[in-house]
Amino acid sequence: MSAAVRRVPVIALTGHLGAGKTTVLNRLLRTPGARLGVVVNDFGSINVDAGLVSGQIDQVGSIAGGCVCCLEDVGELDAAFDKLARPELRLDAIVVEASGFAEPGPLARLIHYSEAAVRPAGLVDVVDAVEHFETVDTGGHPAVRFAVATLVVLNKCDLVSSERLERIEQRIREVNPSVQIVRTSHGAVDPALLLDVASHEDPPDQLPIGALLRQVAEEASEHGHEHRHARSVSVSADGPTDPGALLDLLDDPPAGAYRMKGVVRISSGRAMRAYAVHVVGGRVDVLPAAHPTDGAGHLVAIGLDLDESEALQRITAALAPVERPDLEGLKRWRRRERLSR
Ligand SMILES: Nc1nc2c(ncn2[C@@H]2O[C@H](COP(=O)(O)OP(=O)(O)OP(=O)(O)O)[C@@H](O)[C@H]2O)c(=O)[nH]1
Repeated sequence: MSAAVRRVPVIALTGHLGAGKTTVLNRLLRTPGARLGVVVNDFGSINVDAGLVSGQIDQVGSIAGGCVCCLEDVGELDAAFDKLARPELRLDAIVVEASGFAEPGPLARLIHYSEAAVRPAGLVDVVDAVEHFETVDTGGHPAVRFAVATLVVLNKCDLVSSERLERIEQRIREVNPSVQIVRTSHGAVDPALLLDVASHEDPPDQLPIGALLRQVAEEASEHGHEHRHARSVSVSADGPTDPGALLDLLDDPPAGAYRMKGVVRISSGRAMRAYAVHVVGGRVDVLPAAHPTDGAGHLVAIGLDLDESEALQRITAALAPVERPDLEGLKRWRRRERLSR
């Protein structure tokens, strides 16, 4: 590629399932004046995250149905980059939101070796402060993923004690003593922190490519880059959903469903509203959706040990369309909406 070709900076956004990647991305997308492209990678067959991304996006690409870091070659990612790196789009940066199972190291390598007119511009890892010690750092060595991060966003600080935050930071620094860590609630990271990294033509210490790729190679030889693959079940709705039946499901998810997410439509009898629904670990959030959904909605369940047949049967039953919602269910739904704010 000739030196005259402008390479568009690519920021990789990683983090365990439900850590807050889409929340961080949506904040970033509200940055006034920034021209951003987004590549969304979702695990389930329905790209829920593309529907949950809101704000000013100049272009979007998506890779659904698998983990971006496990792509056989860079072809699919390159195709998305090619679309976004067209000079006439004049994008300031492209953000790749990885699926919750993507390994940061292999993803960084894919971006580095991309043949599209892009350049790596940082790896931002979002940490779920609530679930960290149950999911990413379960004892023994601290998670190697932090070695390749250029910025760690320690999210959900509103839900945990400062002692816990300090303990998490300490563990991260064991593998990456110099990494910048920002504490956030609801993904409220200063966009300048992310975009500054991207604005340097050749980020000096921000992304030490040599060290990073060595690290990735070591990681691959140690673990064969064989992270366990999750199972997922995606179900589309055919009409408005019964809020009571759905809450029963979200409060008692199918066996092995660590994460559930989607968009549903709820009718109050007079009006129809779209809601984003989330389950992460044991926590349930229902909030008005930023965009009305295409069709009547959908719900995805994801988990390493998901019982797919139970999930399919129970989600299908919970999404069975109703003409009029049960009033008690609607009251419970509104209460939950207030608690989720
Ligand atoms: N209380 C609280 N909730 C948060 C915070 N950040 C995100 N959430 C909620 O956590 C849930 C998951 O957030 P997302 O941004 O969708 O997480 P994600 O990492 O994109 O999820 P996946 O793409 O499925 O891995 C949603 O219900 C968010 O509203 C936070 O700082 N505090």
